[in-house]
Amino acid sequence: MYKVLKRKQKIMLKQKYFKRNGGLLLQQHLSSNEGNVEKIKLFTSKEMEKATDYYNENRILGQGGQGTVYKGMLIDGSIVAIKKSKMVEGKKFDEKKVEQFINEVIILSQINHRNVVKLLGCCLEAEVPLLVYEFIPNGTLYDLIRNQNEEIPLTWEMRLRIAIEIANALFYLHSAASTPIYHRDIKSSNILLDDKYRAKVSDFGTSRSVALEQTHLTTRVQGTFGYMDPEYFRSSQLTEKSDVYSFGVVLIELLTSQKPISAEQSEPVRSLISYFLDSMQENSLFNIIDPMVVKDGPEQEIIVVALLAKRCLNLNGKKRPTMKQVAMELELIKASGGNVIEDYGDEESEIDDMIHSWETNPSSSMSGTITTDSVTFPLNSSF
Ligand SMILES: Nc1ncnc2c1ncn2[C@@H]1O[C@H](COP(=O)(O)OP(=O)(O)OP(=O)(O)O)[C@@H](O)[C@H]1O
Repeated sequence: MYKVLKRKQKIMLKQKYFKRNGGLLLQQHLSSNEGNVEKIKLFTSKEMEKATDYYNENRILGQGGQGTVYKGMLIDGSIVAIKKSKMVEGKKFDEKKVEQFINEVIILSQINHRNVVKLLGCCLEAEVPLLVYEFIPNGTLYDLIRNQNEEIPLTWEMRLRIAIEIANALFYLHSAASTPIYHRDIKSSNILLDDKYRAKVSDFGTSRSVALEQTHLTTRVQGTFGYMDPEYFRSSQLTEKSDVYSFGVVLIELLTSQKPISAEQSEPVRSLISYFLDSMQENSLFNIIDPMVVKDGPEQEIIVVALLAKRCLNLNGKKRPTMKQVAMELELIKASGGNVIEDYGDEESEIDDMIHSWETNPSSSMSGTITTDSVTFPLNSSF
């Protein structure tokens, strides 16, 4: 009797968790064809415990705002990454996080792209919901940029290829999926790298699927400081161009190997974006480019990529290129070795100026400070 009662209690608890974790909401969405039901496997809590060795601390791959990610092995031997959502703050269960979680499942179940991380399934009967992804072994782009070593140098060729892969994934999200998907949190720490250092866009908790007729959507502003489109921040109007802006920031990171925002205590907050744009304005772009990139990459390619980044960062979203344009231009730059100046119209003279200033004084280093609208940057400082 006792055993039967215990088993019944266990089943009831799992049902309670399933409901609380948004199981019914997910079923509703998936059955109304917003996702691809067949692709999403529902794992049991036992399978998850076994896979992660009961959420062993040694298995932790990383921690973020949404929860903890564990490395796991499924019964069939496949290696996976399991994200355990952080749902309970104190004693309160966070409904918003459930929404984000279900959102990620629905969005990722519609996507099949080689540069987007694959969601294999989820588990809703555990105390907190869990997401199961393919395991991506080489960490994040953020870490790769910062922890470069001789073993895996981040060459210009790799940087350009990674930029193209991210651009292609975003172009796909914006256009090829049945309804456009805006990621809303593009940043180097959300770009994972696989065994061949191919980019995989991840973290779709805050992304939005937007019906075609809804070209402008008013939303609660989401994103990361330093990458967020200032126009979206002001207006709350979400468009595809917000992802273009954040992508522009990642391009600058790839060019300079610097963090977008560095706010160390006792120092003023520094914005890499303003510094970068000022450097371009003053024809001193090569002072801010990572010396390794300067050494390794053809200068014309670097310059046209920098010009593209500048266009992505235009304060007026309408003037930014689409991700389709960005992806195509980057492919073209790679294929032509930067000899695409004739396609750049007005910017041709700007490129000429930059090449001229670089050629006449390649090792010029600025001194003093430059002032932008709001921030003063000591030059020659490493961000
Ligand atoms: N599929 C995966 N394969 C391997 N490692 C992963 C995978 N997904 C995430 N990670 C690791 O887990 C860390 C945390 O990832 P996650 O995307 O959950 O952060 P997050 O909680 O979304 O952070 P935030 O929302 O604050 O940006 C990543 O930095 C990465 O190191």
